[in-house]
Amino acid sequence: MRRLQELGPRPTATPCGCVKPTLETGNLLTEPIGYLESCFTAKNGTPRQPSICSHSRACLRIRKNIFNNPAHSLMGLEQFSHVWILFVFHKNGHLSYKAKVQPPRLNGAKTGVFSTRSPHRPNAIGLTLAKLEKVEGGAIYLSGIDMIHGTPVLDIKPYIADYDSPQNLMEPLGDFNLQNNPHKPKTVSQSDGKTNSYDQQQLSGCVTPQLYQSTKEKSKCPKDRASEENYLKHNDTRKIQQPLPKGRERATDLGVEPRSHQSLNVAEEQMGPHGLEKTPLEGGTNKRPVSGEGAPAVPGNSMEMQPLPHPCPARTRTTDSIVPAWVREAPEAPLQVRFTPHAEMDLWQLSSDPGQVSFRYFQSTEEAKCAIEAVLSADPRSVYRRKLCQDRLFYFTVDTAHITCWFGDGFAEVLRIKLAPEPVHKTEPVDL
Ligand SMILES: C[S@@+](CC[C@H](N)C(=O)[O-])C[C@H]1O[C@@H](n2cnc3c(N)ncnc32)[C@H](O)[C@@H]1O
Repeated sequence: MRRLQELGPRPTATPCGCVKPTLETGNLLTEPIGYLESCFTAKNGTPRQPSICSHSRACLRIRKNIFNNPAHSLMGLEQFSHVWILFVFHKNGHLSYKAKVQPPRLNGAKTGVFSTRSPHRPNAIGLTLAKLEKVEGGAIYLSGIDMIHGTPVLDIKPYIADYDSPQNLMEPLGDFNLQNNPHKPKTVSQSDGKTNSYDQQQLSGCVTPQLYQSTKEKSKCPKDRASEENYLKHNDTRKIQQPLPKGRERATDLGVEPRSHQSLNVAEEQMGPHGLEKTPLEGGTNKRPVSGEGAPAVPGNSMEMQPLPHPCPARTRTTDSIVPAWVREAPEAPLQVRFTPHAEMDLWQLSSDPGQVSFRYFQSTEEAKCAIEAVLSADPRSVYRRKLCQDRLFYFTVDTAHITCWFGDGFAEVLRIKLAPEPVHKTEPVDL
């Protein structure tokens, strides 16, 4: 077999010896779609993952030299609760990278760079799942971010749990044949006998038919589910209350015809091959048999039809994602965070003193306090600092607040909060 690098055109070299970017070879010339305005000014104190601080906020304006009318490119995005942000680790300081790195959770031990989220990788590209707060014209407002101010953003993609979370993928158990291929379930509509449920769903924008929904997340469409992944704390009813597009209202609309006597109850869809109730372990509750599989037929309908092959594998299970223990378990328990009375006073003064610059990203003093707590509770120090400079003061800036704190055994204490020397301005990004 030819190796992949032997296929296709080779990168073309310019007279200076540089490799010309060409799509085919993957030498992509990137052009940031915008530069992030973030509540974090520096790497120090910026959460290591977006899930650490749900109050962290940012704004991204699509640059006019990418799209004449940036708002057009964001059309429809407001229907999603979360988005993937692809960005450049522009403050890595250098372009070098190593095959093995020391992620903070490994406490100094090494692992392969591709098993980590290290910013130092062959292509310094970051990937963050952020909550989409709102879309306004050509700008999106995000929360739960881990990128610093000025981060060049390469792309935005909607988060779709059905595609992006293994918990929403179903695997066949036992025998599996082509007819039952869950990736292309062919069902015959009772109305026209031709409907391909998968294609219809592609068109309707709601791909996973109820037949394949996980037991955990039964009747919701992707956008409603996303918030349950990492952001259980958020309660964004705004989006859930939106009327569902026609195509996602009922399985019948998607071409997934319920067989006679079969409601769209997911419990029924997950029945065993004989339409029998699943064992409690399998999670089924409904006892009604399924037509064509031992159930009474509806007159003038299924009696005249050939029994259809069950469009999905008889028994399915959800795919759980697996992560190593070092990712799941932090080396230390979350730190307790406390504020000295002086620091408490500083914080209130920062936001309430007349004439003072208030927060630019946080919506209240409480939110600012929560964000500071979240950042510190996850221990933002590097392994080196944690081990060798335990007594040193730690500084970081979030929004307009410059925080001074120290760490003790199992806790972090905020000592002082003052106005950041260079407050983060929410400015129009300058197109370069
Ligand atoms: C561990 S990375 C993870 C980023 C992303 N969630 C990912 O998995 O690709 C997050 C850290 O990158 C650093 N960082 C954030 N934005 C950056 C930027 N623009 N350039 C360099 N480092 C950055 C911060 O120190 C932050 O704590």
